[in-house]
Amino acid sequence: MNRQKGILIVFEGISGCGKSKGVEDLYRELLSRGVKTKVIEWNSIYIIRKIVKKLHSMNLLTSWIYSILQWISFLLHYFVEIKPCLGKGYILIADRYIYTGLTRDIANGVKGKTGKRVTKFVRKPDLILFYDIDVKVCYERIERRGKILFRPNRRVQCNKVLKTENLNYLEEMHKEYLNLFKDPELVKETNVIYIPLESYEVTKMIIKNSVEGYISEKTGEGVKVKLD
Ligand SMILES: Cc1cn([C@H]2C[C@H](O)[C@@H](COP(=O)(O)OP(=O)(O)O)O2)c(=O)[nH]c1=O
Repeated sequence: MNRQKGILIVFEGISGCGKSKGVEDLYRELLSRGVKTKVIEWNSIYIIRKIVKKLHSMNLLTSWIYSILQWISFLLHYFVEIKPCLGKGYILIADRYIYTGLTRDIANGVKGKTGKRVTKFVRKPDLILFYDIDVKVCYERIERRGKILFRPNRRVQCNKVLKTENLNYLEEMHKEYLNLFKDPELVKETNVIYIPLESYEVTKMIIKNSVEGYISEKTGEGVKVKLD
């Protein structure tokens, strides 16, 4: 068990797997129970997002530049918000964390060590809720939602190619997540909960039971988490 202050609960998984919904439900529930809680999002530093957008529009955003920028953005966020909040005893719910950067780097063909170095010294999550869901289901949801998958350094000519490329990209990310969470070194101070493709009710049940169990184990106080 992680004995450090605060509790860091991380939601991970490819786009369209349902993280945002899980994050929102858990946040609302903890808040309504008077728990000091906050949601944090990956890549939330505005200025870095602007730089990425600008470079992308100028066709200058290589996978390597994107990788460096995403880790700078993460570190800024880490020191400005994540670390201080945990120090104050908050329960932080993270919509993506370092594992997103690590899997993205691999899927984008970046072999640098930046991600690994960052991983070594930042706070490990108490719990990782990983959505282990069929990639095609996620892809269909993304299409329905109408949100384009963002990828650096990619020029795709027609829809058919785009679809196959995006599906392959998501497959690659999902595969890398599975590899990461099998690495004993990486997950030795944390608990990985796999969320399978089930009904929404079952997903909520898994989140509720794992979060409730962990909080009471760590704090010695029962926090009843009701997600409905
Ligand atoms: C959880 C869930 C989401 N969705 C839809 C809602 C969203 O438009 C889309 C993606 O969900 P979302 O929670 O936004 O996923 P993520 O944050 O991982 O990208 O899928 C379903 O159709 N069924 C589900 O069971």
